[in-house]
Amino acid sequence: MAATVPLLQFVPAKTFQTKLRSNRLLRPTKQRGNFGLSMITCSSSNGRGPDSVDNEVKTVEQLIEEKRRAELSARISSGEFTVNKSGYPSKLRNGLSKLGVPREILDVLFNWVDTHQDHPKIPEAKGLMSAVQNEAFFIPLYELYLTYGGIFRLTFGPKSFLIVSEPAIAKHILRDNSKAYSKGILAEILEFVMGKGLIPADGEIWRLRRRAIVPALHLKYVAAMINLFGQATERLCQKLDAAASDGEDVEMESLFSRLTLDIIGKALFNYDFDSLTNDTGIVEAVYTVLREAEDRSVAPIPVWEIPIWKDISPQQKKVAKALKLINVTLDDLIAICKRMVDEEELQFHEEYVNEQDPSILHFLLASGDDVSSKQLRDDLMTMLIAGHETSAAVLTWTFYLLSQEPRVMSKLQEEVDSILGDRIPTIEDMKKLKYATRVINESLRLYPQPPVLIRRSLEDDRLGDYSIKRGEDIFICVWNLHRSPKLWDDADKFNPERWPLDGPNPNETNQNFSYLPFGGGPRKCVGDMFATYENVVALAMLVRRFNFQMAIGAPEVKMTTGATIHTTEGLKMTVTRRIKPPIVPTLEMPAFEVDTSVGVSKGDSLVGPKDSNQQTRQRKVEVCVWNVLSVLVLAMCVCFVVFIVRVAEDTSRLSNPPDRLKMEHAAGSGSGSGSGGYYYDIVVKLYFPKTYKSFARGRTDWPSSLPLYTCDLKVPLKNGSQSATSAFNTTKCMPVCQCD
Ligand code: HEM
Repeated sequence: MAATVPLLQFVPAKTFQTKLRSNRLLRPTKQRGNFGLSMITCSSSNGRGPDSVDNEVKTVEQLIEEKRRAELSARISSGEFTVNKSGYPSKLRNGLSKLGVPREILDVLFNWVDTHQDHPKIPEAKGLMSAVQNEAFFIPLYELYLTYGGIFRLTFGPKSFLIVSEPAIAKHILRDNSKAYSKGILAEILEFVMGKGLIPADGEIWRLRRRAIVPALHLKYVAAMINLFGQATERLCQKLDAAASDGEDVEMESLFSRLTLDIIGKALFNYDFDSLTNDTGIVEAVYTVLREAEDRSVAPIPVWEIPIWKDISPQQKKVAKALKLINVTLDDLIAICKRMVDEEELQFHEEYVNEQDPSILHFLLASGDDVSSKQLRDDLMTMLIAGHETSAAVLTWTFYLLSQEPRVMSKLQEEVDSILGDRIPTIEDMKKLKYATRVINESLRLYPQPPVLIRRSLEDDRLGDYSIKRGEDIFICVWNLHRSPKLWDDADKFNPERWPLDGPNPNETNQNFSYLPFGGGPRKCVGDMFATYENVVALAMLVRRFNFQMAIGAPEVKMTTGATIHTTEGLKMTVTRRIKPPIVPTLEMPAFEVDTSVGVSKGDSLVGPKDSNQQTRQRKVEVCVWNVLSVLVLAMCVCFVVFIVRVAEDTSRLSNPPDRLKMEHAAGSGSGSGSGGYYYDIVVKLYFPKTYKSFARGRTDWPSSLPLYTCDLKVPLKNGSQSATSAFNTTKCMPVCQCD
């Protein structure tokens, strides 16, 4: 069943755009000619250089932003959005008062009404189209949250939504009383593509499928995926390399979308979409379906529900065709995989991974999942969408944020250079790339994907001080939680340092539900670890090779929302190859800290629990290896310098040839092979006396009493010294000589 009231119906499609201007980081990328070109790797300011102009632009933007906020606050306080809480009883009281009913009687009467409202009323705001126009829908929700607090009701005509931005209430809905909530509107909208897949499914179906799917994403599987992430990113690097050579700007959002599609295709069902080079057939079908899902989630009228429309609308026909192609392809992949499973000898066990095909589909089939079931296809389709869009959005916004913060970028590049060098990352590197992980953590805080979590109450419940009825549609506004000035210092600032490097990986549990990048409770994302590693690998490999900056004349970066936060016109960047400083191994002793973080759950295991003795031993070995390597590198450097000096000496010798060559041997008596049987097409090799010393090649027919030096080069002589060698073929040969 499709949605009767489509998701976010109150906002017309295509109006969720907003300029990112609520603060310095959210400010739009201006078209500022050369001034916009602040390189990510370095920044310097000098008097009225680009930085000072940049600061002025920022100040103007801040002023505009403050003015806009002030205007909106004034409108909120004037009651423009506020539903009169007194409602009908209040009007009645006013009316009776005007009719002359004494105040004492009214008090008694209406106090009785009030006391029979045994709970306070949820603050209520009414939706106004003009308030949300040209905005991503969560921006006005944020403004309303600042006014109405952690829970309020937003009413649009006959429809109302509860907007939750309070950690304790989010925890209650997502974790403590999760059974009392379903996916509501979300399930209705996504039904056409995900069916009863894991995201929209509720109740028993969800319980069974979650139990089947979660084990497939075990640690060994994720470790096997790291290499896949690296290979796919390498393909993207090659593409960027070509763009860097041609001096072409690149649209990073679509490239990230392709990268993550390629990754999830292989990871889920061992299928190579190769979308970085190929844009037809199945890739186009997947994009058609994804776009439709996004469009439906913001459409004002559920046109796809109208029976005749479904058959005549070109768009709906295109979607149906795309879905058919995807389903046929999935059926083929399932059949191929099933054959592999039937033929293999491998016994199924907890951490089962088939090395040729480590995909989730392979795991599920080997575990005995029903091949013919629509459920299997629904789950694969669900994970395809869940794992693709989200990661692409995270990478897009991470690179946007980095382009605004050169300091963070250089720190990140430093870490990646020292840990990875030129290698493809491994699972061990994931624990070491701590700053890169913090960059992703922080990017997910500022741009949560998705920005709201949707639920519907299945029974009456109590949220904080308020009672709610069954059937309430609820938006848990992760955007508000993640940017709340009450919960975060400098909430809008992109500051990966807010997460200590030696602390645990931030998640909903250790942040007490003020940070929900992957949701929380039983419906928490199953792909959290997969996604974090995927993003860290891609980030590390890209910043290691390239510098990224906003392209000159790039369109402003504005937000628009579907399931995740997109840009309205892409993220156009100029990519240049990095000239890396030489990697100097550090001899610094790493601090021997005892890792007090114990037992982190599967999703938190980026900094896994460690045995501290083992860790100490490992660090000692590492330091030792670094020391040996340093000595070797130093020795090699010295040898190299000596070599260069010697070559320089020899080169100068060659460019200043001697006037005269002193013959050392009477080899000149030979004149051709017929004279004394000596071959003279042999050339003396003393041109580089320092570097080659006496390189000699013996000839079998050369008398051993006469030393012979050979080489392939010729000495350029001045002043007819060649006469001294006239007995030889001087174009090719030279007798033994000394150059001084
Ligand atoms: C950075 C990338 C990702 C982000 C930010 C993300 C975020 C989320 C969030 C917030 C939820 C909870 C939704 C809710 O409570 O309504 C979720 C659920 C889910 N995610 Fe992810 N996800 C990501 C990547 C992935 C990947 C790679 C996969 C699959 C391999 C995946 C599969 C799922 C599934 C199946 C669910 C539904 C779980 C359930 O309802 O039991 N996600 N994700």
